[in-house]
Amino acid sequence: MTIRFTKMHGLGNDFVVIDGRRDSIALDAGTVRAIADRRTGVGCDQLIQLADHPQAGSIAMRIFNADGSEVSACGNATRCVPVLLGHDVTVVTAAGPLVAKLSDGGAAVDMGVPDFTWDRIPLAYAMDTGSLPVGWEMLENPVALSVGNPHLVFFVDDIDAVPLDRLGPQIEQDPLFPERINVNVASVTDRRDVRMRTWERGAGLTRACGTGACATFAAGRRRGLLDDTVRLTLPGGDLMLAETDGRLLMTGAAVRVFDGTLSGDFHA
Ligand SMILES: N[C@H](CCC[C@H](N)C(=O)O)C(=O)O
Repeated sequence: MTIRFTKMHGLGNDFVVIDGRRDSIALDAGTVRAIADRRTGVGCDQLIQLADHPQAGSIAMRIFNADGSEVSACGNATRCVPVLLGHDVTVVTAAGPLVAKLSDGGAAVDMGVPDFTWDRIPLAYAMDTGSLPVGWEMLENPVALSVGNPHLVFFVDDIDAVPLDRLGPQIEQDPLFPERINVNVASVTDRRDVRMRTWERGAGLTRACGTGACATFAAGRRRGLLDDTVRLTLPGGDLMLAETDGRLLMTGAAVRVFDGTLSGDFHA
């Protein structure tokens, strides 16, 4: 089997993108893990598979984390799609259609309306999602929400003082989160500037998480901490987030790195 792919990234959150309209490949968890492996495979945080969509001007996108799990949203990858295609496009994932428009050096994506409803995040039982009465060491009372995928947002004084490599997986796997969860820590510098880091469900510490930035912005808005236009600084760079009529507009870089081919069979 020979599969063509394109390596891309959004602020260092990197992807192997396979255009299923050219090369068909059945992506089971083992094959995804083999391709995503940074020692023995190509290496990526997520594997992205594009496919035809019946709606004019749309393209379907499947998202697989490096651990092989398939998920419903990926903000940074959504910005990569118009850059790869060279034109604006509606990207349809399991979470729904997202309008993605080319913007200098990347793209702007309407990420829709955040959902704070406990059983749609989901949580294992009803809670005040604006401030969960839970904690893991110095991380307490997070906001829980879905932006097409589940996120927890902890506001802290110093994100660099948080042992996210240790607490991230503990929280990700907690039984309170039946589908696991992405874990974000954020420090609000002022009402228009936030610094953040993310432990991603199924991928671990990444240089950036687009949906994490959206979730952090929406959580900060809910807590009354942020204005309606904010710069979020992630380890890999900055994203601009704006809220209009309750919808989240995310703008940031997306880069095409190289094209390659995969050949042979995957013994994962
Ligand atoms: N790890 C995430 C998917 C990728 C999200 C991130 N790469 C982004 O840019 O939004 C999840 O399991 O929901």
